[in-house]
Amino acid sequence: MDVRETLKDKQKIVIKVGTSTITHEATGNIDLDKLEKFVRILTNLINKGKEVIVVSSGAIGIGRNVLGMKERPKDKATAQACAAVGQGKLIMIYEKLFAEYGYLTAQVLLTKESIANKTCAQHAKETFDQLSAMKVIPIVNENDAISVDEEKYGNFGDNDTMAAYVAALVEADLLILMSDINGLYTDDPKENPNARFVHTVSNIDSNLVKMGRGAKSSVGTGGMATKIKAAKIATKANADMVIANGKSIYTINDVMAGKKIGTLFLAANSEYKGENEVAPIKDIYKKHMDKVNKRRHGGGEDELHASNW
Ligand SMILES: Nc1ncnc2c1ncn2[C@@H]1O[C@H](COP(=O)(O)OP(=O)(O)O)[C@@H](O)[C@H]1O
Ligand SMILES: N[C@@H](CCC(=O)OP(=O)(O)O)C(=O)O
Repeated sequence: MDVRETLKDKQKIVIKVGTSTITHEATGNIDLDKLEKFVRILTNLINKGKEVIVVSSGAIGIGRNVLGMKERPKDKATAQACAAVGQGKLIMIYEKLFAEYGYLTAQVLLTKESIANKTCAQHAKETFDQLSAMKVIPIVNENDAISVDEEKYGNFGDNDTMAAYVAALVEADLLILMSDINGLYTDDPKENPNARFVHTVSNIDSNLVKMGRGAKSSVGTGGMATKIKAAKIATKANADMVIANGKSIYTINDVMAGKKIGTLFLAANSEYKGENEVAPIKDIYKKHMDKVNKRRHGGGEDELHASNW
């Protein structure tokens, strides 16, 4: 069986949406149409018998937007205040949309301590388990109103790694990170036009870690660096992880249908592990590099690959 087919059978799924996925790029306002579709897609997964846990970013972005701020807040207190305003709005909308389909939601706000401190983590797990038993959908975010740069434990700062910790805590079998890009490339394609798409990752080695660079958008936090970190956490906890493009939220259905879309990181215990699968080098670039290699060393394919990695 093709490894992607196995995604159809995943039962407990953590889905993280970034600020860029749920807001309009031009205005920073909530993209209601997208959120409505997102909730319908999740409801449909639940109706199929799956369990979903939502990790939603957006508190700071939405808060800053309704407060009329043009720039990302630079100081801690303002960021925290924006989060406090935005989180309320965000949860209100999720609650309303899920209620339309007869589902209850629960707001779960975590801090780094919730995971790093064993007792707190146990309490958090009990909450998730109980919500699951009650068929209530958790909508999770970092408690940014109090945890921005929290001193003792630090803060997550990005929801990618937090979502991975949540996936590990609830023993999910799949984590999906919806991003503003198709998945992982060998380099940030916004900077390097020759970056190649990475379809499947079996081993998160040092080469792969080097590929993940920071965020370039005005709303995104973390970029691919935090997603690779998240992949390490999730796969170690035996969950597969997919990074996919949230531009069309229906991509979630494609992932769940087993289509070869996004980047799939295989769980540590996956029987499908092999070589990392990277898209072939672009034709024009390949021809150019062939010429360069030949001129320089009379070399071929091997050097071409080495130089690109
Ligand atoms: N190797 C890479 N492959 C793909 N994207 C990368 C890579 N390195 C850095 N990035 C950047 O990461 C961004 C996605 O992360 P981020 O801005 O945090 O958005 P989001 O929260 O929507 O996921 C991409 O738009 C891209 O600019
Ligand atoms: N917890 C923050 C989001 C942090 C974060 O990772 O943002 P993003 O890169 O948009 O997923 C918030 O709700 O604004």
